[in-house]
Amino acid sequence: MNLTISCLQINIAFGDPEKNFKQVSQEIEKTVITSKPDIIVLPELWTTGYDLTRLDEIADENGAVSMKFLSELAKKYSVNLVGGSIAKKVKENVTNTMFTFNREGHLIHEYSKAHLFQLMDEHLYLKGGNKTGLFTLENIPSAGMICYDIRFPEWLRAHTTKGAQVLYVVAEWPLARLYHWRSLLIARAIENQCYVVACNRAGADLKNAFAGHSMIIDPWGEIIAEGSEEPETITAEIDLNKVIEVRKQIPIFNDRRKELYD
Ligand SMILES: NC(=O)CCC(=O)C(=O)O
Repeated sequence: MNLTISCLQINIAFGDPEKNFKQVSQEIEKTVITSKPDIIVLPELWTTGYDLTRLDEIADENGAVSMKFLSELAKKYSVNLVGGSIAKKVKENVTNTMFTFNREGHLIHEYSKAHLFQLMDEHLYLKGGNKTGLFTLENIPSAGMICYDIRFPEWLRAHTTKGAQVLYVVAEWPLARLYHWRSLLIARAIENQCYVVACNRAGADLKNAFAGHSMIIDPWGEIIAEGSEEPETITAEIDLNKVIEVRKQIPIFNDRRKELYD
């Protein structure tokens, strides 16, 4: 089975959800017309950016506005949306949460970032999630991960041992650690023998310049699409047979010695 996937590597207006909703709506429309993807992926915290001190004001109450927005666009354009992540407010807590919608506009999964990134103050303002990233999209077992999560190979492995063949990573990864971003994503694809579809943001806020370099990587670890540092959309076709072929060629999932690991 083949699927065409686009990552919207946008610049995000700091603390300005209205502007970001408008931009994302325009970019989705443009991408549907030009690339006709089956799946569109957005970056991390795309409604607010890292304006964490103002989350009380700008986080989305129960995620309601973002969910309605994503659901309507998915249905309108008959496209699956891995909706990046948004700051979701539930009572006194805010989570960094990804919503995935299918072509009919139905919410099929919600995942909140499990590992909070202290270097960008997430632990001071956000609550970590503790639920699985696993979901099935277009009949393909898949999983969602958010940025810093990729530094925890055991977390991604917990999803591929349960069947995930595509890992969607949404991010606001700084340029200062571009080498880590590229290396970790390639390693995660090779060691899990799966597709990695990683959507990062471009641009800068007051504290960080962001790396761009969204990537789509095949189960052999080869990069089949990669962005520059600038805002742009990358698109590639993935072939799910390749996951099966690579896993047959080097059967790491059968060769694991679980009894040796903690
Ligand atoms: N938004 C993030 O989680 C950034 C993670 C990051 O920059 C890292 O080096 O890890």
